[in-house]
Amino acid sequence: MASGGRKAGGVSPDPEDLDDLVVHMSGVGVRRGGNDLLAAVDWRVELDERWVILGGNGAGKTTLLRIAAAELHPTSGTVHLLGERIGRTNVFELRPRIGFSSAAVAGRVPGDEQVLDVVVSAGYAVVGRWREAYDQLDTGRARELLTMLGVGHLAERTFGTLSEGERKRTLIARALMTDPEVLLLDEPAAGLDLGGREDLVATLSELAADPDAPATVLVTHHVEEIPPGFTHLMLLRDGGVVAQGLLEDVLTSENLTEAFGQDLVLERSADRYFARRKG
Ligand SMILES: Nc1ncnc2c1ncn2[C@@H]1O[C@H](COP(=O)(O)OP(=O)(O)OP(=O)(O)O)[C@@H](O)[C@H]1O
Repeated sequence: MASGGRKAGGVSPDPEDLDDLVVHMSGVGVRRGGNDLLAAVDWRVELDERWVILGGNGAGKTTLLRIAAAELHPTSGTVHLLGERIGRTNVFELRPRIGFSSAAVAGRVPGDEQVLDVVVSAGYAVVGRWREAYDQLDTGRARELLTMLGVGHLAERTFGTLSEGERKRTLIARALMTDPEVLLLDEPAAGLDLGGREDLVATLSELAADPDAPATVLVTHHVEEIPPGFTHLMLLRDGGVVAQGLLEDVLTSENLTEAFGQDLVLERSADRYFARRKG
């Protein structure tokens, strides 16, 4: 397979390197029912990087993100997250250091849960408000995050009454609540209308530009959803890495064509990207 930009590691990281690496995967594979969902993936994410994972349906994006979220153990290879070796560390201690937003997380939130509580309860790595005594500090931070994501006015509503876009924003606020060292967003723009997508892209772009924001990984199907300021790209197809490295090196018509299996032309307008079929 072609590769673009930086070469992936393929070996155990130098222990000193681990301080700057939020994700290190070496030779990672996931096998289910005789199929490789992921195969031989090498990947390094540093503290100040903002990654996009792009690929078609079934390419393995969610599987990769779930490994990075310490939700899934690979069948083969080694994974270090935030300097800890998966398999030799307590994932329950690790997970609060990782912000993760996905459709599966959304599906676990009860519809009658108050929006503020959806965010606050992330501090306890639980879904559902089962602790009564939340710190005022936590509540204040949750309100701040909801406001930052443009849904502060919805704090007293129940999650079930929110629109798709409002839910996505609430879940990103929730993912940021623990002040994570890495933020993983699985298709945050899925199901949003054009205005909602553009609002979200702008918010993620602001987050990308914030030097205090955590390392971020965004999974998407569409180059249109790449927020300006994101720095790196991995293209996946059939569980394998087509190319990875600096976004400006890797995001090409040729690599997109290989990743999606059809002749695609990439266009750029200012700091946004568009893709269409050739001809
Ligand atoms: N438990 C399982 N057993 C067998 N196959 C599985 C299992 N879980 C996932 N798969 C398959 O693995 C492949 C990769 O799934 P994954 O959800 O990672 O892809 P994706 O790139 O996120 O796809 P999408 O864009 O459609 O969400 C898919 O073909 C899926 O059907």
